[in-house]
This record gives sequence, structure tokens and C-alpha cells, in this order.
Amino acid sequence: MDRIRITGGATLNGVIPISGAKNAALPLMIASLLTSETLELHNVPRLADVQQLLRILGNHGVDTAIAGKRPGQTSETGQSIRLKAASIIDTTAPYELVSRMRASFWVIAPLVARAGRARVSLPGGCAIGTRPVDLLLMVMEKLGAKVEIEGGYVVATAPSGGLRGAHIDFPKVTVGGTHTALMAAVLADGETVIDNAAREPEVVDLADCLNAMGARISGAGQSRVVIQGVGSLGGASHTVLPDRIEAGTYAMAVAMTGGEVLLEGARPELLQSALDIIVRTGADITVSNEGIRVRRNGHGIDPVDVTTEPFPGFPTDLQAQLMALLTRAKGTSRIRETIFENRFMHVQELARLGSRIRLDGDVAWVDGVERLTGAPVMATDLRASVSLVIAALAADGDTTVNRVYHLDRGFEALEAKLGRCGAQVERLSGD
Ligand SMILES: CC(=O)N[C@H]1[C@@H](OP(=O)(O)OP(=O)(O)OC[C@H]2O[C@@H](n3ccc(=O)[nH]c3=O)[C@H](O)[C@@H]2O)O[C@H](CO)[C@@H](O)[C@@H]1O
Ligand SMILES: C=C(OP(=O)(O)O)C(=O)O
Repeated sequence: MDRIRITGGATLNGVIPISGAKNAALPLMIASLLTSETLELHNVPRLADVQQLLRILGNHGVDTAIAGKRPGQTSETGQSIRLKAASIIDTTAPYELVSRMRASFWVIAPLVARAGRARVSLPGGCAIGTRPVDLLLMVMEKLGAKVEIEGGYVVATAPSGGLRGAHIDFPKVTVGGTHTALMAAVLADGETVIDNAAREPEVVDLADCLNAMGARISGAGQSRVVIQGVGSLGGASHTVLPDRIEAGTYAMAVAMTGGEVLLEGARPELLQSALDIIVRTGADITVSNEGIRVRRNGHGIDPVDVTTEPFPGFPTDLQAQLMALLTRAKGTSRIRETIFENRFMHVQELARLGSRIRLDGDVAWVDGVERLTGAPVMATDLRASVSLVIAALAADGDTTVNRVYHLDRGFEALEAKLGRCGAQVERLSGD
């Protein structure tokens, strides 16, 4: 298994291009199941999760073609992928494929909408909590599907006349639930109203693409979304929005090490709450047409008090990275995690580097320390892994981050992007 070795101490200076968002690319790719025509996606990041989803979609009958490199494109220029599901050849999403990635469960919605049936293994994904799918199943039932659990699989069947529009009122904000509702309702008969919908930018990106395919969705990005069902969807060409979590991660890395980096292509409105917090820690943020510039020169790291919330609040997917930054703050910070009940698995690994963090239920108290020291560490999920990279960049000596496959799920060309800005990061191939 590959590992990454980081020798701490360097400041970061230069330009980091921001990739297309993993969490937008995945539902966009799944939307290809809704039409027999070609969906062309641009700026798709080169990530293990994208590859895995291509395998899953291929199993359902989606033909994919990845465009070759054009002049001037580098290995980090997002890929263009054409997806065409002329017909759905298999409505089962098997355990071996789905258990590795949470988002793959969302195929349930387009499969039932288009083929009338789906048999989908209960999902896997990052180990950050129990992560039930009850609200996704509620969506399918509200739209008229019969839902049963058989041998670890969810079997959902549309009524004879197909899915019917309905009122869906989510008791809590769920990104996956909202994606599912959008993809199930676009082909349903009549109107669907979603209340308490997730307002995340990735939901808006999916709705924009579905509308380009001929859907009639209004209000995406607000709590109430209204969908008028249509008879069929066609092809479209859509560019994946930039990854706000990747941008926030590198912003925190620069706030940690000091230096000055342009996050090229990052869009500030997608991560304003995180940028506000980074400014409160003492870094400077400036915004231009090129992206977001982050700088910390000579100022220490100030402690902050942060609570994770659904968009537009501070994202849970940046909580671990912020915690890493705050391990070196001048004072005590408080981080409250309200989205996932088990998303503090990075605490014990950050402790190996010398951090001082106390857990009290859903709150982590981070006492800033003068010095971190390198150590072998092992992360249990994607964002936890990258939080260890951030801490390692500021630690004395070498840190080896094991289980790099977590990083490869969500960070495109991490070593190259950090390396070009002066960090000493090296991938060690293992057995
Ligand atoms: C691939 C992808 O886009 N993943 C993101 C997505 O995950 P995901 O879509 O899985 O997260 P949700 O927004 O659905 O989860 C929010 C909360 O709702 C709960 N819940 C969810 C569904 C359900 O049926 N029942 C239920 O109780 C979850 O356990 C959690 O406590 O949004 C999360 C919250 O922003 C992010 O951390 C993930 O990176
Ligand atoms: C939790 C994440 O991914 P997933 O939902 O696929 O587990 C993430 O992107 O941080």
C-alpha cells in the first residue's frame, strides 16, 4: 500500500490549480443514467472515486469515453468524459462495487425513474458515522416506489404508471437525499416539492445539469425546490464546478505553513464561511478573477470557535483540516461537529504528532502547541488523511501517512500540487 512521506518546515509559495469537485462530479455522472443520449462532462477530476463510479455505471450499461489530452493540457487539467446509457442493461448495483463508495447508492433514483426497478447494495463510504439511508428510501417511497430490504440490498420498484410527484419534507438536511429526490422527481409524473432541501453548491450543479438535459427544476440552492416532471431527458454538456473542499484544504495548509499561494480557479462564494474562519485565524485572503490568494506572513495562528453546519455554514468536510491548523494556534480553540457523530477519528492520529486535543461529546477542544514533531500516522477517512498532511507540513522532521488510498479518493495530484509550492512530499510505493 502506498504511503506519503512529508518533511515538515517549508512554507508554501506559488500556484495551486483547483480541480473539479468530487462531490459534484459523482452525482453528475450518475445523472447519465436518466437519458439514452450522451451526457458530456468537463473538468472531471482524476480520482479513485471517479474510476470506481465509472465501473459501477458500466455495469448498468453506461458506455464511457474519456477524451484524450489536448495541446496545453497537463495531467492535472480536468478530464472530459462522455457518458451514454443507450439502455439500462442491469438494475443491480452489487455489494463489491457499492460498498467502497457512499455516493454510488444514489444510482437507485435514476434506475427506478428510468427502468422502473433497482436493486442496490447498502452503501459504504468514509467511516465517519452510521450514515443511514432512511431519508433516501423515504424519498423513493414518497414518489410511489415500493422499497424492501433483502440480504443487504435495497430493492425499489416503481408503481405500474411510474414514479409520481410528491411533497418531500426532509426532517434534516441531507445532500444525498436531495440528490436522490432531484434525480427521482425529474422523470416523475407531476410536481414534486422538496422542503428543507440541501443548499450545497453541488446540489445546484446537479440541478443546473439536469435542467440543461431538459428537466424543469426551480429553486435549487434554496430550501424549497420545485420540480415539474418531464417525459424524458436528453443529452447535455456541463462543466463540473471547482472543488470548494480542495480549495479550503489548501487554504488551511498555507495558513498553517505561512507563505503565499494562489488557489487558481477557486470560487470564494462556494466557501465563504471557511474563508471567514481562515481570516479569523490570522491569514489574509484576497479574491481576484484568477481565484483566491491566501497569505500568512509573520502573523501567528489565532484560536477560533467553529461549529460545522450544512451549507452555507462551515462544512464538515473541512473540520479535520481546520483542526490540524488549530493544533498550532496561540490558545485554545473549540470545534463542534454537528453533521456526523463519529468524525473525530483524526484526533488520535494528530496526537501522534504532539497535538493536544480533548474530546467532549460532539466538541473538540484544541490547545495550541508550540511544536509538532513528525511520526508515522494512519488515517481512517479522506478528510482525516489530508488533515494529517497539513499537520505534517508544519511538524519537525518526517511524517509518513499510511493508507494513501483515502487521499487518492478525493485529492487529485496532491503531492505534485504541494510539491510545486515548496513542500517536501514524496509518495512511497508499498506492497
Ligand atoms: C459524496 C458526497 O457528496 N458526500 C458528502 C455528502 O454526504 P452524504 O450525502 O452522505 O451526507 P448527508 O448530507 O446525507 O448527511 C447529513 C446527515 O444526515 C444524516 N442522514 C443522511 C441520510 C439519511 O438517509 N439519513 C440520515 O440520517 C447523516 O447521517 C448525516 O448525519 O454530504 C456530507 C455533508 O455535507 C459530506 O460530508 C459528504 O462529503
Ligand atoms: C465523506 C466524504 O465522502 P463520502 O460521502 O463519499 O464518504 C467526503 O467527501 O468527505
